[in-house]
This record gives sequence, C-alpha cells and structure tokens, in this order.
Amino acid sequence: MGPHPAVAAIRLAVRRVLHDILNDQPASRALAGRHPGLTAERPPSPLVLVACSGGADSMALASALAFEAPKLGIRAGGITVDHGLQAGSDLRADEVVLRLCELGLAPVESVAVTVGREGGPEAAARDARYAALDAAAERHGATAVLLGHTRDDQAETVLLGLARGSGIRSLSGMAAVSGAAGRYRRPFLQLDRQTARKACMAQSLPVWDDPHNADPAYTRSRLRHEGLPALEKALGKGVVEALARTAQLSRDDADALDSWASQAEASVRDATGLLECAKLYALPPAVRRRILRRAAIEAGAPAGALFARHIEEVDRLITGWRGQGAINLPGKVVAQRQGGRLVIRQG
Ligand SMILES: Nc1ncnc2c1ncn2[C@@H]1O[C@H](COP(=O)(O)OP(=O)(O)OP(=O)(O)O)[C@@H](O)[C@H]1O
Repeated sequence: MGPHPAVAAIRLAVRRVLHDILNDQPASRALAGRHPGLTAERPPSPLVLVACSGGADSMALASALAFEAPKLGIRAGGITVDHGLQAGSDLRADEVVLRLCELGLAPVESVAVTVGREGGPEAAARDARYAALDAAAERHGATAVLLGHTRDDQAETVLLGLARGSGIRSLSGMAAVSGAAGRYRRPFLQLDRQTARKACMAQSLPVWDDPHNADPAYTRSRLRHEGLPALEKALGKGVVEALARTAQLSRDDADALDSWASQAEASVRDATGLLECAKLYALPPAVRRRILRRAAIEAGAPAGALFARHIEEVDRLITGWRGQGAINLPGKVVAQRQGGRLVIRQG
C-alpha cells in the first residue's frame, strides 16, 4: 500500500524542489575546484535545511525533506527559531529540535533571537527570523532553506496587498524562490494547508498551533479566520486557488514591467543623467512610476517607507505641472522640477 495521499502530495512537492536545487548547483567540477581535497567525481553533498516552527506546515515539510533528501544524496537538517515572545518558548524550541532529530535530520539547531519593534510585531519577528535563518545557512554551508508557506498563506498575502492598494508587485505575493542566490525555497506554495495538516496526522506527527495564528490582534490572523472564510462563503471554495493564481500572473506582469522600466530609464535621462520630463510624460504611467520610484530609492529614500502616494505626487510634477514646489520624500529625499528636468536628490 502506498503512502496516504496527503503524504504523497507533500513528498512530491519537496522532491520537485530538491531536483531544482540539484539542477541549480554549479557543475561538480566547479565545486571540486573550490574544495581542493575533493575530486571532480565526488563533490560534497549539498545540505538543505528546513525552517521549522513546529507548526503543521513546517513539520510536514520537515518529514517530507527527511524522506526525500537521502534518496537524492542530499543532506537534510533543520533550524527552529525561538523568538522569545512567549513564556516557555525556549522549551518549545527544544521540543521542535527533538522532533526534527527523531525524523533523522542533522544538523538540527535552535536559534534564540531578540525581536525588536521596528515595523510592528509581525514584521519585527519576521526580520529577526530571516536574519537568524540567513546566519544559520551560512554557518552550516547550506545550499537552501525550505519554508512551509502554503497556498493559503499566499492567498492571504495577495489579499493583504490588494487591501493596501499597492501595485501588482505586492499582489504577486511570495516567490517560490527568493533570497540571496535563491536560498529560500517554498515547496508548498501550491499546496493547501489542509493537506499539510492531514500529512502530519497520517504520520502521527505532533504539531504545535501557534496561539498568534489565532490571535485576532493580528491582521493576518483575522484574515485567516474571518476574512477568507467569508470570501469563500460569498464566492465559492475556489477563491484561495484563484488568489494564488493571481499571485503568479501578477509576478509575471510585474517582472515584465520592471524590465521595461529598466530599459526605458536610459532613454529618458539627458547627457548629465537628469530625468527629462517630456520623455517621462510620453511613457505609460506604470513604466514612468517605476522609473520615479527607482530614482527616489537611488537618491536614498528607504524602499519600505516609499508608498504609492509618494510616487503619485512626484508623478504629478510630470503629468499635472502647475508650478508645484519641491516634494519631500522619506529619507530626506526631495523631488523637484527644474527647467524641464526632474531632480531627485537628498536635500
Ligand atoms: N519559529 C520559527 N522557526 C523556524 N522557522 C519558522 C518559524 N516560524 C516560521 N517559520 C518558517 O516560516 C514559515 C511560515 O511561517 P508562518 O508563521 O507564516 O506560518 P505558519 O502557518 O505558522 O507555518 P507553520 O504551520 O509551519 O508554523 C513556516 O512554515 C516555517 O518554514
């Protein structure tokens, strides 16, 4: 008898990503060159880490990694991050370490982090977590780190972007591959949360439900427990899948527009490198605003603080010129129109 369908599904998702990781590896000769002790025939086997919170998604991911990696000659380890936000979180992290070891993963490590305040509690925890995962990947020489985001997480991310009124880049949600040198991989992005949970049950894997996930103080939690169920009730069950598809389509569109903007940028600068308003005016708004955004960031505006309304205001210097004064942007950056040129610089 084959494995439970949910277990088969999580394993297949992980197997595909492991194949991608192997295909993305530099040729064995190049590897052996960097490790002089090794011959071209025997490159070191790559290490893939799973980032595991102990929740159903990442426990399912860990179990599938432990099952699939050895068959492909890949070493599989795990990292759990202790955010220190709840009493006893250190004990919980120890428990996750134990479970990952029981799955046969090695190395397994728990990393304690200090969560700051910047950007709110969710963003601060995320920043601290990724910094710790990056450091762990470097320390262990890992080729990749797997994250347990599911299709449901993707749908939530798309909805949050939609509600913020930001552009298609934010509707494109999370990438299947991201981070430095494509370090982060999300094998479950096409898989629903229920499947991950069922796979844990079928394998008798104990899972931990993060109370934050159910805490109505968190926007994402409200969306998960109230927003999406209401949408499903109104629009039908396929809404999560459709939102995930929206993410993929938006990503392709956003990539195309970004590359259009990169190409167009050179053609709208004068000999001294300043942006020419008439040439900017002739561009489609989506391309023009991308160029403006990039120029503002280049001048020193922090990307995270630069919102659509800022760029719209700068855009009005081009499309609605009536002698406006300088526009202040985050990071003490100032945009102003001077004799048919747009000057964006730190003031
Ligand atoms: N404390 C942690 N330690 C290590 N990795 C984590 C931690 N928290 C989250 N992650 C990683 O980030 C992914 C997404 O986390 P998030 O908290 O958004 O989702 P989740 O629904 O709680 O996931 P899970 O069910 O796996 O806990 C997780 O699947 C896991 O890979």
